[in-house]
Amino acid sequence: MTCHTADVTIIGAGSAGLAAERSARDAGARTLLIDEAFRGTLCASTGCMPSKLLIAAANAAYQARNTDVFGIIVKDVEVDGKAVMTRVRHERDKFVAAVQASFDDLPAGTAMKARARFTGPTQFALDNGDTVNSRSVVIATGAYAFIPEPLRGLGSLGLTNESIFEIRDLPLSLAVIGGGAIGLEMAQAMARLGVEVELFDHARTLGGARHPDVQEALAKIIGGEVALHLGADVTASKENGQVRLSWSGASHGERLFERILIATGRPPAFDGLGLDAAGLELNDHGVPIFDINTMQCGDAPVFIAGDANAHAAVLHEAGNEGSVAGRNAALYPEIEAPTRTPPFTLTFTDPPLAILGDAADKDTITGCASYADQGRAKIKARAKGLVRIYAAASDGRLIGAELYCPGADHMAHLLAHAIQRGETASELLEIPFYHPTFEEGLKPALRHICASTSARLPAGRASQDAPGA
Ligand SMILES: Cc1cc2nc3c(=O)[nH]c(=O)nc-3n(C[C@H](O)[C@H](O)[C@H](O)COP(=O)(O)OP(=O)(O)OC[C@H]3O[C@@H](n4cnc5c(N)ncnc54)[C@H](O)[C@@H]3O)c2cc1C
Ligand SMILES: NC(=O)c1ccc[n+]([C@@H]2O[C@H](COP(=O)([O-])OP(=O)(O)OC[C@H]3O[C@@H](n4cnc5c(N)ncnc54)[C@H](O)[C@@H]3O)[C@@H](O)[C@H]2O)c1
Repeated sequence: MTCHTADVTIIGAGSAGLAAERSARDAGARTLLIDEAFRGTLCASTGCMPSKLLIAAANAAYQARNTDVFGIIVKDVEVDGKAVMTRVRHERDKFVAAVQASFDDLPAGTAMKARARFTGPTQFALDNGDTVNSRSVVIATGAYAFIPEPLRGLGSLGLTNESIFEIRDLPLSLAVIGGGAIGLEMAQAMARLGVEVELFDHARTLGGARHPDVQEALAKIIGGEVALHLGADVTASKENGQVRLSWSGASHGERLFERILIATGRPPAFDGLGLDAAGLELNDHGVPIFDINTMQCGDAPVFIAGDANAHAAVLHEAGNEGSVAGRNAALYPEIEAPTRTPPFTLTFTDPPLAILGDAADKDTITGCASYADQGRAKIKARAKGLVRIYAAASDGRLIGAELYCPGADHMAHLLAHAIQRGETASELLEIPFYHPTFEEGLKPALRHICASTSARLPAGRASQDAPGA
């Protein structure tokens, strides 16, 4: 048994933990990075990258099947499920290998493969029998795929994000449980790959969209490709190598599916971490109460970053939070509170769904624009969806937006920058808008905000759109 010491100990070598280790080291700390597997981050192995690889294949199939509108006839589009999944894994493994190669760049003695359990505020027992005594700690243990009780016991027929990318071939039918980010992305992708997909959610809303008009568009567009059952409570059992799914609530029924994907949320992974021994104050969900700017848990020398804190389970937040947590753990007790970037989530459906900044309330003006008649969207035969942009009623300052339209993944960045810089609708209208682009479709919404607030239309900019904008 060895007793290790460090200035900053980081538990979890995912995107948050790696960023924390790096920033603590840059701040002069002697670091120890402990992970039970060093799998190469959730993002690369079972998260962002394999899911986007599957979506890329699905969209290729979809586009190949939908060329007739352009006068291009593509006959007999065939999906080779085994080849699709082989490419997903092959490319995914390269992303994982790149992350794993970065572990070699860590200073000698920094990385330790073990499962850690708190034995005191900054002390740990490792499952290899060693112990760790540290000056401060970063918890970056990520999250795990939660399986509700009525969906347990399905063995390999019950998939989660941890197993779906390992299947050798596409199933004939798939029930997707949960209409959040994972459920929406995977349901649409699998449907486009020719799998018969039905999506179930016990809520009546999809994808965390805030406004009923966005919800309605989501249900209509996703529902055009995938059978939707909202407000449905589900139970499942094994039957002759398949899954029998029964549902009740807003609708009821039952059917056999070849596989089921359980995407009902990913709570923080604290199992076996011994949080009790850390002496931290926990919220009702058992998550340490922490400051979202400093990442500090109470006034303890303990910081928490990434999916483990259940605040904003997306990659750029994991990296940013890890960076802040690592630096503050190194500087403790002289900690810093950098300003966070505006909330920003993107769901990679087609069209993509972007939700950013704050929601509308009684003190906001909303500018809306439809993409059903937008020039560039019509050119590309993708004319559907909408944008809603929110601004402070007092001065037209942009505070948030919901976009569910072609190009939303790119345009949301434009809006995020404007919100972050505290710009008004008028200031955003001052930038050049090239014609014909998806970006032009934002202009009616921004002009509406100008007309309804003290934000004036910018001088020297055309107030009418080009034909077909
Ligand atoms: C299917 C899917 C698709 C996604 N797509 C996107 C996307 O397109 N864009 C986006 O921004 N985000 C996406 N996300 C979210 C994003 O991947 C996560 O927010 C991010 O990867 C979380 O990083 P993390 O460091 O918090 O966790 P992880 O990368 O999971 O790291 C946690 C680490 O802690 C280790 N660990 C846990 N407990 C212990 C212990 N007791 N002792 C030692 N080690 C321990 C684990 O082994 C693991 O390596 C997706 C997520 C999923 C599931
Ligand atoms: N593009 C992206 O950035 C991206 C993609 C995938 C995942 N993620 C991240 O991964 C995290 C996990 O994703 P997720 O989709 O699992 O979670 P989620 O919290 O986004 O959605 C879970 C959904 O499951 C439903 N649900 C919960 N229990 C249920 C039950 N018993 N029966 C039926 N429905 C039930 C909920 O109502 C909800 O709609 C998200 O927080 C997200 O940030 C991000």
